[in-house]
Amino acid sequence: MREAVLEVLRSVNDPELHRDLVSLGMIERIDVAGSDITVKVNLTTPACPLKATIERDVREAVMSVTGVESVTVEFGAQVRMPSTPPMPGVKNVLLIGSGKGGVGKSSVAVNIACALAQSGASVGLMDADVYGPSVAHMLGKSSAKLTGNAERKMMPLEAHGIRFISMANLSPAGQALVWRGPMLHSAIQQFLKDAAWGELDYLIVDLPPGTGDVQLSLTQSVQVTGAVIVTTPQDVALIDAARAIDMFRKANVPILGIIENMSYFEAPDTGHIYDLFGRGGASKLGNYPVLGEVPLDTDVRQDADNGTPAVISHPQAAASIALRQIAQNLAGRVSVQTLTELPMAQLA
Ligand SMILES: Nc1ncnc2c1ncn2[C@@H]1O[C@H](COP(=O)(O)OP(=O)(O)OP(=O)(O)O)[C@@H](O)[C@H]1O
Repeated sequence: MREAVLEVLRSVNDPELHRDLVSLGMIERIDVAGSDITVKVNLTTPACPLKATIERDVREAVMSVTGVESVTVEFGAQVRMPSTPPMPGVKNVLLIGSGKGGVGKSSVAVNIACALAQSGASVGLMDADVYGPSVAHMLGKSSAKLTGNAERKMMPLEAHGIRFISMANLSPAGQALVWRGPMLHSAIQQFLKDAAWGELDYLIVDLPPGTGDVQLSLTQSVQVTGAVIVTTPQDVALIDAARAIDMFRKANVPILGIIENMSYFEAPDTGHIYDLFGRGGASKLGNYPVLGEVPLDTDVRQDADNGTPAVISHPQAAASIALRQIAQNLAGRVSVQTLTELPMAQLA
């Protein structure tokens, strides 16, 4: 019976990876108790956007085996490593960039990091927006100070289930940083390599807006899995977003997708939807997946100011639902990116 079940599972494809679950090494266990079958599927991310589809397909396939009367599908998850791990213990480095400032890049980065952690992934967030570091404030830790461990490595701070490092926790509040390229480069190196990040499925990097020294430094110092571009739908933001995409393309960094923030506004009193900046603009940026659209929502702003991201304080707000879906779509894209570059043998 076990062999027959394994055989039918060879015909069930991961809908995003377009390969069967057996050759992808995703079938961890098959238990047979008479006519009752339990299949444990090891997903490529705990934030898998297609879990329900996989469960349905596995159930249908196994039920087609003669003699099977019931199927239980269990899930585990293990984020896979790209062929060249970016840093010891860190499986994926994901850059969050934007062309224009103020489009909500940091808000999106913080919420995505928390949403991935809520799904069970281990997540780090590095605030590389050295000129306007807002991550610590958005996580309610602006007055915390970074310390070193016994090996003289910087210890990331912790909040809402994620580890993070921000320049704001090094420099006194309200003071401007006046740094030249080489100093920025060495700060970025320290944040990346002299910090005790530990084991991470995803290290998310909140970049400064634009196409400057920090972006260059990062793409040259570490093997990144890919970049995400945050933009609003209006033309002035899209023009700058296109420049950011071009920069990543030239640096051979794959674009994992585009996030359209402040996409629309739903009036709380009437439910009327206003496309303030021209919803849908992100799709004009070319043939890149749009990971999702986040509405303008006062919860996103207030929760950021209060230090508890919206996906945690207002999980049912429309923006939070969109941000959670975006985090899942991103995790799915990361799995596709890492698995398509791996030969089959490494997948088992
Ligand atoms: N979807 C949203 N709804 C309401 N307010 C938002 C939304 N996204 C971001 N904001 C607010 O917009 C402002 C700018 O956001 P944020 O700091 O995240 O942008 P940014 O792109 O990281 O800016 P910069 O790159 O200049 O640092 C903040 O006050 C934030 O709370």
